[in-house]
Amino acid sequence: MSFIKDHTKNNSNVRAKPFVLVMEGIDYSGKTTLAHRIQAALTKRAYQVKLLHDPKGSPNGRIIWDTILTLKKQAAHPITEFFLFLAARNELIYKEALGGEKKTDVIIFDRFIFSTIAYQLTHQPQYWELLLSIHRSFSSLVPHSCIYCEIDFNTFQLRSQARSKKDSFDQMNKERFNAIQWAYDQALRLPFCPVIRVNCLHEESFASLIDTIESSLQH
Ligand SMILES: Nc1ncnc2c1ncn2[C@@H]1O[C@H](COP(=O)(O)OP(=O)(O)O)[C@@H](O)[C@H]1O
Ligand SMILES: Cc1cn([C@H]2C[C@H](O)[C@@H](COP(=O)(O)OP(=O)(O)O)O2)c(=O)[nH]c1=O
Repeated sequence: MSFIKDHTKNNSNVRAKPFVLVMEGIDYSGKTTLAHRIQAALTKRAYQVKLLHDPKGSPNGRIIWDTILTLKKQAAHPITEFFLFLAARNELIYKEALGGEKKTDVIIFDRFIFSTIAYQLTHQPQYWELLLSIHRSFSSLVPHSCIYCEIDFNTFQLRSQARSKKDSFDQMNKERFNAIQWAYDQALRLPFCPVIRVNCLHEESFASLIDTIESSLQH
């Protein structure tokens, strides 16, 4: 029986686990834009959808984010950043994702675990499996599906010039961009969840993306 059908048929207090969809990709790849479109499309199809930004999607997460930015200026070690991002994610999961009274069918995380691998553990693949194990054990929420937004360096530069961020985190030259992209490519091959790669979707492919997501929800 499908997960969604379970929800609609059963109005008891028992909450079935939500489907966890994560949006990943380098800065400016279009994650947030696409996440909002997916949320709107699924809401239109009568699903209850929560959209959460990692790391800033919870009050304590925003405090941790400010600390991360401060430490970044002090050239903190990537592993220090790694623990802080995990801490922010823990707040996001327990306070926002699992909190609240309303039933949730789908949680969309705008960035999640793969970002930590790509940005903090870029050159340290020996830690990747460990990170996944930590996630599996400390959180009941692991991704069921990942949408990876692709972007090339030229488009990245054009978009970043058009929209300079006040709290820009990663000073991204081409070398860093390639390293993060490489880490993402490797991380997305880990046996964690299915990955859908997208690149500047047209209306037609957006509709088929939503169909694919909906069919995943029902299995
Ligand atoms: N498919 C697209 N085609 C063209 N521009 C896009 C597309 N998706 C997003 N953008 C633009 O690129 C910039 C970054 O998008 P955003 O969704 O904020 O990316 P991210 O969340 O990955 O940083 C924004 O200015 C947005 O309007
Ligand atoms: C979740 C996460 C984000 N980050 C970085 C990636 C982004 O540069 C920054 C989030 O900043 P943000 O401005 O929200 O970027 P975006 O809109 O692209 O998500 O934090 C990590 O380095 N590790 C992580 O685990």
